[in-house]
Parts: sequence; structure tokens; C-alpha cells
Amino acid sequence: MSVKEGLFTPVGESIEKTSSRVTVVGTGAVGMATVVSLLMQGITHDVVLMDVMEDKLKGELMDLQHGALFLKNPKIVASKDYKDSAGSKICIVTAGARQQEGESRLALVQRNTDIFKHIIPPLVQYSPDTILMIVSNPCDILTYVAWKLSGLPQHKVFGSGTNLDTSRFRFLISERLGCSSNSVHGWIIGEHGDTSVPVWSGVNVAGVRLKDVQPKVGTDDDPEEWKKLHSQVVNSAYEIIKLKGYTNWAIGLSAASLTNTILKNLHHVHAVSVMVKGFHDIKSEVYLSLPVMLNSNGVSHVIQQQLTEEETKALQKSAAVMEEGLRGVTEEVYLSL
Ligand SMILES: COc1ncc(-c2ccc3c(Nc4cccc(C(=O)O)c4)c(C(N)=O)cnc3c2)c(OC)n1
Repeated sequence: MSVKEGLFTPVGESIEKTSSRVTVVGTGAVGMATVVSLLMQGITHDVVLMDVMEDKLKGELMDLQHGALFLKNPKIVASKDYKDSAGSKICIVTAGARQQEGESRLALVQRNTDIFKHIIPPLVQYSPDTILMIVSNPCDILTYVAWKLSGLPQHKVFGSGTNLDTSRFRFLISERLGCSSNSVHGWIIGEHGDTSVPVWSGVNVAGVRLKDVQPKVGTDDDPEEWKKLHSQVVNSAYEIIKLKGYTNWAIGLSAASLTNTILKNLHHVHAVSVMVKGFHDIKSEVYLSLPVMLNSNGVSHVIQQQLTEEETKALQKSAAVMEEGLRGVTEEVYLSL
């Protein structure tokens, strides 16, 4: 008799798969920040790490397992074989090619599209009911690519989008006002990146709009230059990359927060990248961020924000940038289907 048999008398069956299994593809800085955020907050205790670098996979697995005592005894699997991701409620994709020196944005998108061709189909094959969360950049274009490659319905595929931009925006406003980020309500929508759109008309604390206190907030002739906060948000990633080489903590926490809302069916509203054709008079099939309600089934509702004419125009410009970005990719994606 083994020690284990001498210790334990089996009564019920041992359960391997939980309904909260989360697969994270990509064991880079962002992927690992996401995994640590999930485990340390107890959002899930059933995590699968997927990547192609075997040593990295094994190293990250061992390093996390050695922290099990300080976590809630999580079950962590690390593998190159996508069958090990089977039964995942959510698949978070942080994988992507590193932009080469002088590489054009479109060339990078093409390389990432090629990588997605080998990641997305097996994820869906082994977890046909999964929800795909795309974190890789350029997020909005790659979310569209993932949706096309997955064959999943629109409500099952979204991108982390401007959830992070909105978090940075609220932090900067909260710092200037001296109140908690949780008490600042403000949204950044559109593209996750240079053409994101701050909805200044909606920024409020306890329902009091900043523009009702100072109508010039968010304009070029605002004596307090609040508009600069959005520029700081847009430049955040470049600044952090210059300082530490990459960004990972905030985006990891952001992906974990989105995962929590879905796993716990919280119906929270987040700014995330969804198919926006038909909203705000956008006519093209593009993914951009809008305030979206998430539940255990994925995207449940899009909030119909009241935007000013200027905000609507800026969002439509974001859509045009996306459409241009997709023009080069679409053929590649359709060829692969
Ligand atoms: C069977 O054919 C096949 N299989 C796997 C891949 C592939 C390629 C790159 C991948 C990948 N990115 C990656 C891997 C290696 C190098 C690079 C790079 O940017 O140089 C990028 C990641 C990741 N964590 O970013 C994760 N999975 C990948 C998977 C692939 O890509 C074309 N093709």
C-alpha cells in the first residue's frame, strides 16, 4: 500500500476540470502579469499557460507552483499542446510578435495574423464554448482577426481595448481631484492607442459633470488644460516602455478584472473592443471600444452613450483608422479561412 493509499480513503471522484478554467496564451511579461493577477486575487484557481517556448513554460510553471502555499492551492498547467487548454471558460491571448526595428505597423499585424492562425483555431477546437479575450496589440485589429479565425459569434470575442486607457484616464483625473479612481466616472472609447476618444462630456464625480463646473474642460482653451490628461494616457505606453522596456502590471490587472466580471457573472460595464458596426453611425465591420456590459456569456449589451458631435466625429475617425488597418489584413485572414 502506498503512503497515499494509507492516508486517504477515496469517497467521491476527484474533479480535474472546473467551470472557471482560464487559459492564458503567451508567457511574456503581460501574460504572466495576467496570471499572477488572476491567482493572487483568487479570481480563478484553474489556469493553463500556453506558449511555444518550452523552457519558459516550465520555468514559469515551477516558479508559480512554488508559491502555492501563499495562494489558494491553484491547479496550474503549462503546455505547448493546445489539447491541454480543453474546457477553458475564457482564453486570454497575450501572444504576439515583437515589433522589429523599422517594421511597419501593417507588417507587424501580418506577422501577428500568421501567429493567430496557429493559436485561435486550436483554442476554439478544444474549448468550443470559450470566450476569447484579445490583449495582444494592435488590439482592435487582432480582435477582429481572432473573431474571423475563431468562427465564434460576436458576443464571444472581445478585446481588452480601452479598458486600460480608461483606467489610466480615471487615475490621472483622480490624482488631480484628490479622490479615489473608483469615484471618478469617465470613459475612453474607440481605438486602443493613438486615436482613442476621451468622452469629456460624460466625466463626472457623483453625477456632477466636470463640464458643468467648467464648460471648457477637454477643450484647447481650458485654463486648467484638462485635455492634457488624455494626451498623457495616449503617451503612457511609450513613456513606460522607454523607462522599463515594456508595460505589464496595469494591463495584467485589467485583463484579470475583465475575467472576474465574466466568471462571476457580475454584469459590470467595461470599455472593451467589440464589433461596433451600426453604433454611432459607424458603417464598417470594425472592432473598437465602447462601454460594454459583460456577463458569463461574454458581451451582453453595448451601452448607447450620448456623445457630442465632436466625440462622434473622433470615434468615426478611429473607425476609419481601423478600417484602413484591416484593409491590408482582411485578405490574409479570409485566405486562411
Ligand atoms: C504550426 O505552426 C505554427 N505553430 C506555432 C506558431 C507560433 C508562432 C509564434 C508564437 C508566439 N510568438 C512568438 C514566438 C517566437 C518569436 C516571436 C517573435 O516575435 O520573434 C513571437 C507566441 C507568443 N507567446 O508570443 C505564442 N505562440 C506562437 C505560436 C506559428 O506561428 C507562425 N506557427
